[in-house]
Amino acid sequence: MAVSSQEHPILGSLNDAQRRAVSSNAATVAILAGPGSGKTHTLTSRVVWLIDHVGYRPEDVVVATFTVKAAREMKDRIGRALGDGREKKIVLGTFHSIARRYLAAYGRQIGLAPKFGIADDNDSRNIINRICKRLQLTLDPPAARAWISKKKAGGTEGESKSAKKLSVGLQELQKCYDEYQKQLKLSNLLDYDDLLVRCVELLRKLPSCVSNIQTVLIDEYQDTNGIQYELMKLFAQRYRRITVVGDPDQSIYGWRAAEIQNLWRLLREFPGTAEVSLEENYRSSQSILNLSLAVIQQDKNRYKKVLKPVHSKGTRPVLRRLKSSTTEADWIVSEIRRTLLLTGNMLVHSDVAILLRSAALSRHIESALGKAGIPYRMIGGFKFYDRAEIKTLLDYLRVIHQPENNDALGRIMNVPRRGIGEGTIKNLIEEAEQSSMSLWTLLWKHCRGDRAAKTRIAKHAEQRISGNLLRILNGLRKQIGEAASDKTATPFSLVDLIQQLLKALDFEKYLHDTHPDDHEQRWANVLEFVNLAADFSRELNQEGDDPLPEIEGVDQAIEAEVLPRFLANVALASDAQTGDKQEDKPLVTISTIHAAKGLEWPIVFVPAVYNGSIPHARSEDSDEERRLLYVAMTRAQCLLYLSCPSYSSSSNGERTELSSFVNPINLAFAKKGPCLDRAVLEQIAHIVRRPLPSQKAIFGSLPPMHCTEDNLFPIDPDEAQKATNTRRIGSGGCSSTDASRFKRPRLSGPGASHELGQEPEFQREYTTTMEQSSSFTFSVGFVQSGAAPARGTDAAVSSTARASAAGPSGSARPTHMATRPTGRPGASQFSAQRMNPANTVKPAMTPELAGHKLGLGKVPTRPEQRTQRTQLVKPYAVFSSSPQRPRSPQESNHPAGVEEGDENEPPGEPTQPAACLHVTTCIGLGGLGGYKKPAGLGIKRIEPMAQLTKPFKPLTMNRPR
Ligand SMILES: Nc1ncnc2c1ncn2[C@@H]1O[C@H](COP(=O)(O)OP(=O)(O)OP(=O)(O)O)[C@@H](O)[C@H]1O
Repeated sequence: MAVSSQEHPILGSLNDAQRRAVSSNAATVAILAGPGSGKTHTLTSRVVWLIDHVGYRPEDVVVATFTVKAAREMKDRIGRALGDGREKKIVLGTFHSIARRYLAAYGRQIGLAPKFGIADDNDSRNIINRICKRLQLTLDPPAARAWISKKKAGGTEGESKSAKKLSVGLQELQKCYDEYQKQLKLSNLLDYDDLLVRCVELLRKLPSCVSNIQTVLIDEYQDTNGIQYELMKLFAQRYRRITVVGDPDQSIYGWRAAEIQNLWRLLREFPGTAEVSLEENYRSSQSILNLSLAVIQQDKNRYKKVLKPVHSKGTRPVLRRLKSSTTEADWIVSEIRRTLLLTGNMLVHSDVAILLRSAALSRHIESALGKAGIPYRMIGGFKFYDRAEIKTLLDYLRVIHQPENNDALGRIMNVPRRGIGEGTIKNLIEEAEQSSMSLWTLLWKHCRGDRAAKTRIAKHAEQRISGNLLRILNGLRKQIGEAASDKTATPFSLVDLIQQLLKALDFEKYLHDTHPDDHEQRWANVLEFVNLAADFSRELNQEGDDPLPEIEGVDQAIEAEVLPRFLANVALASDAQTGDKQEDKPLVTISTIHAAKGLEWPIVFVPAVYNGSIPHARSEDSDEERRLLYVAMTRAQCLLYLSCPSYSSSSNGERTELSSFVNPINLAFAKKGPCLDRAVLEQIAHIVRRPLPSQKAIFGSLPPMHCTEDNLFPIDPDEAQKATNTRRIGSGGCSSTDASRFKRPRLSGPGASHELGQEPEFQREYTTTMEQSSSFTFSVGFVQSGAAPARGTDAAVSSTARASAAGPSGSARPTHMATRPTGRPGASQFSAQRMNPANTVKPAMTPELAGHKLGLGKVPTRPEQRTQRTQLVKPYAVFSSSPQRPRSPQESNHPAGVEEGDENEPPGEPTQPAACLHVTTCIGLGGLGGYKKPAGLGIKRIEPMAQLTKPFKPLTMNRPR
């Protein structure tokens, strides 16, 4: 029976099923439901209910999330609901961070040396590479590493099974595993998997340390692996109270040994489990949900669930075809700017996410966003802590904390340069590992003149090691030690430590000398790192996790030092964006799909939906790849865009094939971005629960001439390309009609050669106006033929960017040209090229032709005025001062502007007022319903770009009076 919201305010925001789950008295509760159904919301509410209503002490509640970001968000939400700071006492975090806390507190009980460090991916990789070499194993090091990780992550119950499966090479793998563990131990390191494995060992050996735990709650349960399942059970070993939320359709961590079977295992091992399903999707519009379901339902073996949208239909998701990855990135930028402008800042940059199958795909997108001046942040890709200068500082700190860390010490031995070659460093590490001593000890031996050491180090290098490296490290270690033991001395803070280190290394000068081009940026990163350390220390003092509760009779080590906690925080912050302290600025998010799990955004782009990218070429599990796409699509609330470049961004620029998950349903997508008319905006406002700005506010803030439609790029890039080639053949005096035999004239200057997948760039002696029709005035918007003042528009940004890439003066080109549909791919490049004096390009229009008038066909009349002026409260046709007919309910069963049904169905009439207030009536291209089509275009709707490729009569216009 559902409990009423009067019993606790937290129940007020829940539906019946959610309420049942939150207030369930069952010891074990499993909430299995689809995306956006409020699983996390329900879990958070249950935590509040259990603490505030049932009366569990917060320190007796364990909540495990899958990412650091999710943990933070959950803590915030619980904190807001509890309202009195009790959330700080909850043992809440990722499995890894919770395990680390227990190991830091009780690890001694299982023989763990105090001050253990965490081996990050880099450390593990290096150690395994060396082992394979040293022991002359025939193993592929990455494969060996994956095997070792899987073996640990599978949990103790999976061990015998995996051993049986792998007979070939098993001995070598086992040897590698043993040696790897030995080296980690020597360096006093635990890798990520060890944190979990050792914590399981601890909780088995010392159950009393979790004897206080009343209940355990797990988010994203479908992605738990064997060892995490064991941990969950061990944390809950006393009272066996567990709540899990998950969705098998979102299981995307199979490669990390996540086991979907954990769901059935839980139901089997905890027979009284109450199962609750949540069936309403609160996140996405109906169209987004329907298409996402159409993707996941291709998997016939999935666990079927009901998922009903609560929101209205919304606009159809878009599947956009672009010529190349560069164009794809430019289109994304232009679409972001278009949508944000046309929603009148109801949506901001932080409402946009670009979700990538792999971080490597971000290159073009980052570059396009950067050039357009759109601020962004990366999640799950190249992170602040991965920057070279920051890694170096972190390695110094790691060695100061823990000198046995061979890899960290190896990496800083010659940074800044001390005249030690890479080979020597390798040999030293090798020698240390072989003789089971740390590199630190070996270096001291060297410097003390112990000639038993095998590896020779040049005298001058040896002097620098002892006089500089070891002296600095030792000096700082001593200072920390003294400050810790002498309570009366001035405390030696983390920031003091870093600042002294920077001074001792003369780090600014080092950056200046070694990175003359970007040393300022790097130094800024360093300063940011110092700020970060200051923030961390401050937060730790003010609101850091409280220590684990004291358990009678069990000794707990209290972690007083800031440095190891800071280092652990960095090592475990794999998915949280730290460092770029722009959290409060609205930033576009670029994220891997994996790291986007559990999150949502009003606007989501999923680029590169082609075979090889998604499904990924190296993935062995196509179902998991499909689930990944499903996860990506279901992050979107209002607008979803998938895109596919014709050529991949790889170095060989292969021709792509639309993703096999999307291909069967590709007709259900719109081919270009939606028309953002009032009705669409109302739906968006409703979904995101924000006030909708007035028409006046929206269009008052639009830059003049701003393009209100997604028509700056061809709908069919291949068609556009063919047409371009044909036109070139026709006008270039080539006798053959075989396009394949057409040779593109080489561009002069750098970048002259044309790569596959790049926008075509070509020049010729001169072009006629119609050949450069895209820069002529027939399309959307009125443009003078002379240079217009530069205006910040979408395409202008991208083309300006290209222009500036072409030469320093490129950015000086008038941007107006790019505000119109380009007419064919690469038009913006033409413009950029033309305006760049560095290029010896002839003008697009010869002076003789400048005065040429287009032959006039039948002059199209103004669109018929179909409604009385008095009725015109707001709608105007796009870029036209002519009024247009508002849609009557009889005419349309769905909101105006919402594209649906047949692809050939003309979209609804746009209802924005004119963005530019001149009197000209321009002829809109295809898609602007209500206009008379120019002669020659036929009755059937032709996409704007396709129009340009068909033979047609010149378009005409009413000139301004
Ligand atoms: N009962 C409700 N009424 C209104 N909105 C709700 C309700 N429950 C959840 N929501 C909203 O739905 C959205 C999705 O919720 P949540 O993130 O908890 O879903 P989820 O099931 O965890 O999604 P996913 O599995 O994709 O991570 C959030 O914006 C949340 O505020």
